[in-house]
Order: sequence, then structure tokens, then C-alpha cells
Amino acid sequence: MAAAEGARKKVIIDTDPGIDDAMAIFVALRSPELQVLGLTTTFGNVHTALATRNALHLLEAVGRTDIPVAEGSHVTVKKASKLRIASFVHGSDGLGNQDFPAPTTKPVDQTAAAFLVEQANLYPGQVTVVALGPLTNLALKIGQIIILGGAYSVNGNVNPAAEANIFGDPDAADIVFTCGADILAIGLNVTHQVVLTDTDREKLEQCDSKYARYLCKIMGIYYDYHKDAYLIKGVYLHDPTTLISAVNPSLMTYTEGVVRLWSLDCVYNGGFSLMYWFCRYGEITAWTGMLTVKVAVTVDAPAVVELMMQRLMTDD
Ligand SMILES: O=c1[nH]cnc2c1ncn2[C@@H]1O[C@H](CO)[C@@H](O)[C@H]1O
Repeated sequence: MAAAEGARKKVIIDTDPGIDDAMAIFVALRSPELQVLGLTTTFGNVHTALATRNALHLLEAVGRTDIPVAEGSHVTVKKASKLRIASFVHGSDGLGNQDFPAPTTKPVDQTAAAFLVEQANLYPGQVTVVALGPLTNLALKIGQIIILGGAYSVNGNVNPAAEANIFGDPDAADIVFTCGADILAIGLNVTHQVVLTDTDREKLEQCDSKYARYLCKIMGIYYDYHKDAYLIKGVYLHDPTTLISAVNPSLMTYTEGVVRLWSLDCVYNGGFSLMYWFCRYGEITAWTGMLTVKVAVTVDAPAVVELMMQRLMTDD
């Protein structure tokens, strides 16, 4: 496993586990390219308290309690506490309704935002944040931020406008996307191309790594949801694809431009993500001169699936 510590990309995963979050976290733990500095939690697939419990539990399940967990905000940046939770995607426990025991470990005595700032100061300019939930903890400037968020020129998955993570807190997302940090956004236009098929699932079921065993236990409800909601035989790998863009950025291509997010005050297009495809228009508009982000546009989907499978099918 061990590439020299200095050569590994230092990542903090901001997460709302979540079945595909569990996959992404395990891929990260199994990737010699990455050094996981910690997990920070957010609401999204589940409420924040359950996200923290699940993050601790996942680390316990694979013997990685050396990694700290810092609990994030329970409310949006505008202090909304009526959140959209996706128990119909991940189960009411967020992890496939498996009735796992409560973790015995505890989160660090520091908020997610404080942990992010502390680590950013400890390793200035070197920390990559992989954000797999709404962006409330990240509405501040930090090294590179890789964000699972948005749907660029395609429909959302909450409604035609909104992708779930942007919908969770579009005001936070608008702050983060326009703050000038080095941001890479992975949207549904890319993640809906990366599918873990039934055949891949069978392969995972047949192998005996602790990562595959755990994931196969929790994946049923996620497969059922995709069969019902999308009529596909497989599941979208939103979170793992986002994580893998940190492991091997060359598996995707990117463009750059201004991204703005619509607040939930907008009835039909609240949570909408709109990108100004750079240099397309000559005219000076309200968008001209705004700070840009990178957005993934194409993906080598088979290679992403293969890398994920390869990382999960063996133990340390
Ligand atoms: O309604 C939903 N459909 C699909 N994915 C959802 C939904 N709600 C939450 N997620 C979660 O949001 C991220 C991708 O947008 C993924 O993490 C997925 O697990």
C-alpha cells in the first residue's frame, strides 16, 4: 500500500453516509494515492447526527479508527432545519437498514469547519476536500475542493432542476462555487454514466475482502431504489466517481467556467446549477469576470468501475 506519506494526496472527505458514500470511503482507504486526514460529516442522505454515527461505524467496520471524524453543521447556512433526507435511497439508517450496533468510538471535539480550517493551516495549500454531501461545512476557502454537486446541462435527481447535494443547501453551494477556491465539480452529467451493474455486484459478492463483504451487505436497498426510480439494472456510482477523480484525475475531462446555484426561494428551479461555458459568448453580462470552477464533462466509465472494483476486492 504505502507510497511515501509526502507523495500521497491529503484528503478530507465531507460525507453524509449513505451507501455510495460507504463505497467512496472504502475506495479512499484502499487507495495508496491518498492519505485520508479525516472524515467530516454533513446532513444530506441522513441527518448530521446519523452521518457522524455512520462515519464512525464504517471506520470501525474496517479497522480504521485511527482516522478522525468531525461532526458538521445540523442546519443550512440560512439555518433551515427542515432538510430533505434520502431514506428512500439508502434506508432509514443510511446504510441499507442493517441494524448495525452503535459505534464505540467518538467524533473529535471540534466542528467539521474547525477541523477543515485546522488541517488546511497544518498543510497549507495541500489539502483536497472531497465533498460528497451538501456544502454547508465548506462555505469557506480551503485548498482544492472536489464536489459531488450539480447537474450540468442535464436534469437533476430531486426534480428537473436540482441535484440532491445542491438542493440540500444551494446558498452554501453558491458561496463555495463563487469563492475563488480551486474547485472541481462532478455532476450528474458524469455520475449517471458510471454504473455498477448486477454483474459487477456478483463479482463483489464472490470475493472475500472485508470491504466487498460489508458493501454487499448494505447494497440491496440502493439497487432496489435504482430499479424502481430509474428502471436500470445497476446503481449510479456518484460518490465513488467523485472520490476517484482525486485518485486518478485523468479518467475524466474537464472544462472551466462560472457556476451559479439557484436558491430554494425560486419555486421551479431552486437548486438549479447553471454553468457559463467559458468563452462561448462575446457580450459583457452579469456573469463576466466572475470566479470560475472546473467541471467534469466526460468520464472513462469502465475504467472508473474497474478501479473501484480493484480497490475493493482485496484486503490490506
Ligand atoms: O433522490 C435521489 N436520487 C438520487 N440520488 C440521491 C437522491 N437523493 C440523494 N441522493 C444522493 O445524492 C447524491 C447524488 O445526487 C448521491 O450521494 C446519492 O446517494
